[in-house]
This record gives sequence, structure tokens and C-alpha cells, in this order.
Amino acid sequence: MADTELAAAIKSALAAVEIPGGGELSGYAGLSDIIVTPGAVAFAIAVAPGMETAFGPAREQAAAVVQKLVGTRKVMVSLTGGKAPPKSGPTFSHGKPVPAGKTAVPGIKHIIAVGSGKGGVGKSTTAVNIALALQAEGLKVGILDADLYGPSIPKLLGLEGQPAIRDDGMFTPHEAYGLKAMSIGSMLVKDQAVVWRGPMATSALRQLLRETAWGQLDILVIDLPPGTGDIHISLFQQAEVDGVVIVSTPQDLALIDAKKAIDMLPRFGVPILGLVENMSYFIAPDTGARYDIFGSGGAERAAADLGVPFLGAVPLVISIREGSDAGRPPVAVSPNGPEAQSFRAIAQRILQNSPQLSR
Ligand SMILES: Nc1ncnc2c1ncn2[C@@H]1O[C@H](COP(=O)(O)OP(=O)(O)OP(=O)(O)O)[C@@H](O)[C@H]1O
Repeated sequence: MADTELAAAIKSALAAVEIPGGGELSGYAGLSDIIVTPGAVAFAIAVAPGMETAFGPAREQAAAVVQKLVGTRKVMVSLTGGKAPPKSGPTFSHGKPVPAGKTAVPGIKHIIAVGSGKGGVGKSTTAVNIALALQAEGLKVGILDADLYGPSIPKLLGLEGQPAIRDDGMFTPHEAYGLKAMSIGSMLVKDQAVVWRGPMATSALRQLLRETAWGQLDILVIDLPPGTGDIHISLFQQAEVDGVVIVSTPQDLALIDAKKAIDMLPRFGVPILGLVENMSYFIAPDTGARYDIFGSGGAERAAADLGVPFLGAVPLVISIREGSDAGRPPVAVSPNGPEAQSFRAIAQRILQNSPQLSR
């Protein structure tokens, strides 16, 4: 079933869920869009302040009804309660409440997460090069690959082998181009990602974050999986994330997905640092001429519409793909080259907009 058909089927099924005060959920004005990703289905129910407890049973019933329709996809139903603090927090797809309370990760001053609405938009490439560009600004930086379903940081940084484990049980992170790096890929046996759902995924994230000897870092960049899922909820609930960078390609569809990824952040009190448009335009390798192959300015307009900062555009250049595939990211191997410049400008804009990240 196509995602749009599935979303429509879910909406119809929600007609069976009664809500407090009479009526049913599918016709309720506070029901958000239904977000369908390859691995998850998420929606929110906005309720008047103080009504969260009354809506609890409706939320549970909605989650159960939807779970029957969507098989193994994770179902996330959130109640958003106006300005009053929600009394019942988000739950993981397996139904357990997310433990409350964010705690600092020892040695790490700031965390920036990099996400995207959908896969394949260049999120990991952007995360690695932004991390290197932040380092070029004089900061101590690490990178954590939390993209369970497509861990690509090892390839992008040319990492080999498993991280060492110290006597006290802490991982010793890899080091590449001055970055401390850990990847959830190191903890997966090939093709095993599919069984790493729900609690296993979130406990792997917790371990990688808190049981790695990062040393002293100014900024840890976390490469999130595409879309929205348990890893996102787990991270946003357990750690103080300074902000999220969303990567999108200029095509409308990717931007719609990016908007959905952005929409989830306020629910977790996580700020959005801004939008990056990747594969924005094509630079011909022979003439250097620029072609706006998807039309130009889509992400910048989307950022303006959403009221979030536009952080910059990265061209579609063969050398970015070749360098990335060979474990030679442009910002590390030719920091003054034209490919690196776009990532460095983005990092500089992030620091200008959020000067606390440099402290
Ligand atoms: N600006 C660019 N120019 C050329 N190729 C690019 C660019 N950005 C990314 N790529 C290439 O596109 C492919 C996907 O990039 P990447 O793995 O970073 O995407 P992703 O969004 O993290 O994907 P996934 O969802 O699979 O993790 C890679 O082969 C990468 O080298």
C-alpha cells in the first residue's frame, strides 16, 4: 500500500476511537497529519490544557488500532497539551513510556543532531562535513552515527574494524581526521539492523552515547536515521540536544518530508538550527557552469515559510560522491576547495546563529 493510501486507511480506522466529550478521533480537529515513513507511523493529538489524562485511553486505543494496520512499523501517538506541560509523555513503539529526564553526557558540552525527512538526501555526507567544518573553526568535535538502518559514517571516514573496549567496559572511539567517531554500524552484524527495533535500538544508542570514552568535546554531531522513530525519541528524551540540522534535497517531495521531520521537534523541546539544501545545483566538471536542475531556492523558501533559518546549499558534485565513497571527505582533504566551502559556510552560519555552541 502506498504511504498516502496507508495514511488515509489509518485516518478512517481512527473513526473507531471515541474521544472525551463525545465524537470520534478521525473527525477531531486536534488530530495532526498522519506521518508514514518506511519504519514508522506518527501522529499527534492536540488537546486543551489539562485534558491530557482524559485523552490517555483514546491515545492507547488509537495506537492499538493503528498497530493492527501497519504491521511491524513503529506507531507513535503523542498528546500535545497546549501550553500546559503534558502529564503523560511520549511512548516508544513498544508501548513503554520513555524515561523522563535529560542528563548530560560527561565530557560533551553540546550536541547537534543531523536529520532528514527521507533517506538518501545526503544527510550523512552533510553530518560528516559539518563536523569537520566545526573542527576547522577550532572546536573539538566528535561524530556519532546513530543511523541504524544505513550506517555510513565508517565508509565516509574510512574507519575499519571494531572500536576497542577498555578494561572498564568503555568503548575507545575511532579517530579520523581529528574527529572522535563511533558508529552503530560497528555493533551490528551484517543485515541484522532489521531486528534492532524498539528497545534494542534505543539501548544501543544509550550505550554508544554514554559508554564511549569521548574525552572532552565541544560538540558531538549525531547522524540520525531518516524520518522519525524510536532513536529520535530516545535521544531527545535522554540528552540535552542543542539543536537539529535538517537536510533536504530541492525536490518538493523531500521538502514535504523535511517539514514533517521539523514538525516533530517542538514536541520534544528541541530547537531547530536550520535547513540545509543538499544536491541543490549541478556544477559541470568540465566548464564549472552551474545548472539548477531541480529549480532553485526550494529549501530556502520552505525555510522561510516554516520560520526556520536557511543554513546554506551544497552543490551536486561528482567529487563529493567520489571523495565520500573513498573515505576522503572534502572538508578534510581539501578544506579550501569549492566543495568544502559550502559545508564550511554552513558550519559558520550555525555558530553565528548559536554562539553558545562555541563556548
Ligand atoms: N552534494 C553531493 N554531491 C554528490 N553526491 C552526493 C552529495 N551528497 C551526497 N552524495 C552522495 O549521495 C549518496 C547518499 O548520501 P548519504 O549516504 O550521505 O545520504 P543519507 O541521506 O545519509 O542516506 P541514508 O538515508 O541512506 O543514510 C552517497 O553516495 C553520497 O556520496
